[in-house]
Amino acid sequence: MRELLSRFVAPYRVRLALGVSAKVVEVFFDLATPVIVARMIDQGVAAHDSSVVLRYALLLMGLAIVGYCFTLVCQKMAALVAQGVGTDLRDALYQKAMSLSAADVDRISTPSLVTRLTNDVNQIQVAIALGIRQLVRWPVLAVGSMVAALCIDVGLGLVFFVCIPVVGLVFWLVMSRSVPYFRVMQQRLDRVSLVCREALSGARVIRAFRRDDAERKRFREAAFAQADTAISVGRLSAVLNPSTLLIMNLGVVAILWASGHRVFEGELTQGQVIAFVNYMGQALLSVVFVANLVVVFTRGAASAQRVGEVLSCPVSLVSGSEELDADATDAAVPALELADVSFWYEGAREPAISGVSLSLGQGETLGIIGGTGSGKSTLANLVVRLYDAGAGTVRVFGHDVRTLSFGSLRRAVAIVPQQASLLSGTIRSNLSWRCPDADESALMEALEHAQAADFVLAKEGALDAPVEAGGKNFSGGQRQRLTIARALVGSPRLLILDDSASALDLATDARLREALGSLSGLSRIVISQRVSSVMGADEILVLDHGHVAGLGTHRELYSSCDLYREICLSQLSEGEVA
Ligand SMILES: Nc1ncnc2c1ncn2[C@@H]1O[C@H](COP(=O)(O)OP(=O)(O)OP(=O)(O)O)[C@@H](O)[C@H]1O
Repeated sequence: MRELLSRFVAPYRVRLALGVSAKVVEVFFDLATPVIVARMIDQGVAAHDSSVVLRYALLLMGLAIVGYCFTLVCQKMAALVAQGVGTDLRDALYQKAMSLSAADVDRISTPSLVTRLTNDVNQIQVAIALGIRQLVRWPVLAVGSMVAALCIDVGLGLVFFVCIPVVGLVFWLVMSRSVPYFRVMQQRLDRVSLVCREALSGARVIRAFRRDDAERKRFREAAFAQADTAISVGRLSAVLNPSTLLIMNLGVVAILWASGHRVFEGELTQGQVIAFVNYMGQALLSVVFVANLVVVFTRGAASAQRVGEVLSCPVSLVSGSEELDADATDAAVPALELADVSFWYEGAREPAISGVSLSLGQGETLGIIGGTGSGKSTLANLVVRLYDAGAGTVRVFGHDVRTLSFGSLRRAVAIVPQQASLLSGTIRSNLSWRCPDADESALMEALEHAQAADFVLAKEGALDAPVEAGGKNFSGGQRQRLTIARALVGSPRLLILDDSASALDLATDARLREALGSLSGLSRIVISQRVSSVMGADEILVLDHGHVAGLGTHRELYSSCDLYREICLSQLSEGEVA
């Protein structure tokens, strides 16, 4: 927390100091007001001297105007510092989130990252703004009021020494019970965010499966759990203000009761009693505001801790330093080699991949087939280093992937993930991810190979046709072809298609395979549930619960691997298989 503040608040220290100084000046004006009012009463009102009353009234007005100017300076500085720190924090969090590995994101969870970027940073901003505007004000006002009151009369000051510990006790009782709730509240907000995100992104499927009511119930449960915690905190905090006001009013009664006869005997003036009551009010109200500030700061501290967790989270995947020039690699070096590779997801009992070894020559095609959850995508993710293998070595073009810079690894190896992901923009902006300088002919060539040129050219604006968020203005098959074209831009040497033609009809799928096969020097890994998509591959890996169930050509596997034969016969006739 301290580290977070010193890193993000330090650049704004001049504005922070200006804001706090302006607030200190404003507080001194506030402290002077009861003394001036007392003098106005004693020297002007009591003596029926209207010129004295007017003089003090003008002085009070002058103080109010100058105080207002200092307030404005303070408010402006508070806003600038809070917004500046908030923006810097969000930027740093976003950069960090982008550098996290898939395993890190799995651990923190995407909805939690979103809540930390939004709600937690907001809480920190509120704490900073209020800190500048009020953290100095209320303690200085409380202490200043006490000192000023004691200067008027030490005996009456005893009332302070009784009231303040009582307020402190109430405050401690409330805070010690409500603070543990703040972290729980943020965690429950993460849950609301998770449920909301899942339901909104899967809205169509939810409707199609008539899960609307179940999802509504799930959202309501998450929202009510969060609201219940917030209400519990609110209930506790609600005790603070009335209790303090009650104690304050009892204190005022005690002052009036104790000072009445002393005014009558001339030991105290009416103005002094009024000033004393004002100071008493100011001091105790300050304690209430300090209490409210503690609530805001406790929330801010819980949020700062959550933000700090992400910022200090060690990135589990670090780019290597070697540069890979796949074009200059000896043709005899395999495009991909896996040596006894295993991988476990965090917290999983069984490995998702276990002891996989294989070698894929340059220009060859490896098919990967297996049931759902057999580890096909996990294996693909290890090749592009979205995760690091837990055991064994993954080599591309002769290099251990851990030694390669992310840039050169991903220039040489392109992956088309299972879920076609497009961002809002244009077709051109989506195609240029791997190669921002790619010219129109390179983009069109990639579209031709991906069997996407026809529908892109049919769109108004062609390459500059708009793509809506998530690519929702394209069909599933069109989205898949666009993501394949994106991977082809920049001429990768190893292309991984992770079930990325599943929405294509068989004829388009066959044309796509033929087009990709014509790209000389391109090695391919084709992951599919369809036998027809992999049976022509130079080698096929059959995965079963992360283990190698078979590795060989279609013919070899059909005669030697029971699982492969079973998959083949479940999709094709014996004649087609042969
Ligand atoms: N992020 C993750 N965290 C924990 N476990 C995971 C994660 N991703 C996948 N798994 C688990 O790892 C195993 C392999 O999953 P993987 O996605 O690689 O299978 P797959 O063969 O590609 O499946 P499918 O054909 O359905 O896409 C499964 O048991 C899955 O539950």
